Amino acid sequence: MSKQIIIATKNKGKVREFEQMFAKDGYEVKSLLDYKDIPDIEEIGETFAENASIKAETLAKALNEVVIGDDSGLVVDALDGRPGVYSARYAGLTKSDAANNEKVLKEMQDIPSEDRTARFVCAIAVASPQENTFIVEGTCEGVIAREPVGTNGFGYDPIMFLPAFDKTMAQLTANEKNEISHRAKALQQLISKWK
Ligand SMILES: O=P(O)(O)OP(=O)(O)OP(=O)(O)OC[C@H]1O[C@@H](n2cnc3c(O)ncnc32)[C@H](O)[C@@H]1O
Ligand SMILES: [Mg+2]
Repeated sequence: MSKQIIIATKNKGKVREFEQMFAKDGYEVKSLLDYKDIPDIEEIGETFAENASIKAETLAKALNEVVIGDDSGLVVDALDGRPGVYSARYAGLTKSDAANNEKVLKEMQDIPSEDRTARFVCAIAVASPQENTFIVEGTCEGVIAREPVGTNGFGYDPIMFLPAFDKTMAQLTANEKNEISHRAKALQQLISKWK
C-alpha cells in the first residue's frame, strides 16, 4: 500500500508541486479535488498561518485523518503587504491569475525599480484529529517585474522576478522552483521539525 498525504487545497498548481516534492519519498498526494463532497472552506483568517490551519483542521475533522493545509500568497512592500492573504481573490472572486497579475502590475506602474521588492509566503499547517496543529512558514524574495514573463508555474509566478536567476519564477523549471520556492522552504521546515 502506498503512503498517502492529504492536502486541503483545490489549487492544481499547488497539488502538482506537492506531488513533485513528495514523489521522491514515495508518497501519493490527495487533495480536495479528490473529495468533491467537502463544502468550500472559508478563509477568514488574518494571516497565512491562520488560513492554513483553518483549511487543514476543517478537512482533518471531516475525514478523521492527518491533513496538510497550504495558505500562500504574494506580499509586495510598496503595496503595504498586499495582496497578502487576499492573493487568490485580489482582482475578484473569479480568482483569475491573469487578472490578479494585471492588477498588481497596474498598482506598481509608477514604482521605481529599487522599490519593487516583494516575497512569496507559504504557511503549511498539519492538523490531525488527536493533536495540536503544527505550522511552518517559508518565504522567497524577489522583485515585481514590469510585465508577465514565462509560462511555467502558476499564480503570480510570471510577475515575480528573481535577481539570482535573472528570470521570473515562471521561467524556472519545476525542479528549479521546487528547490527554492516558499513552498519548498516551508516543506523543508516541516520535514526537519515535525515530530
Ligand atoms: O485555498 P486553496 O484551495 O489552497 O487554493 P487557492 O488558490 O485559493 O490558494 P490560497 O488561498 O493560498 O491563495 C494563494 C494565492 O497566491 C498565489 N500563489 C500561491 N503560491 C504561489 C506560487 O508558488 N506561485 C505563484 N503564485 C502563488 C495563488 O495563485 C493564489 O492566487
Ligand atoms: Mg484559497
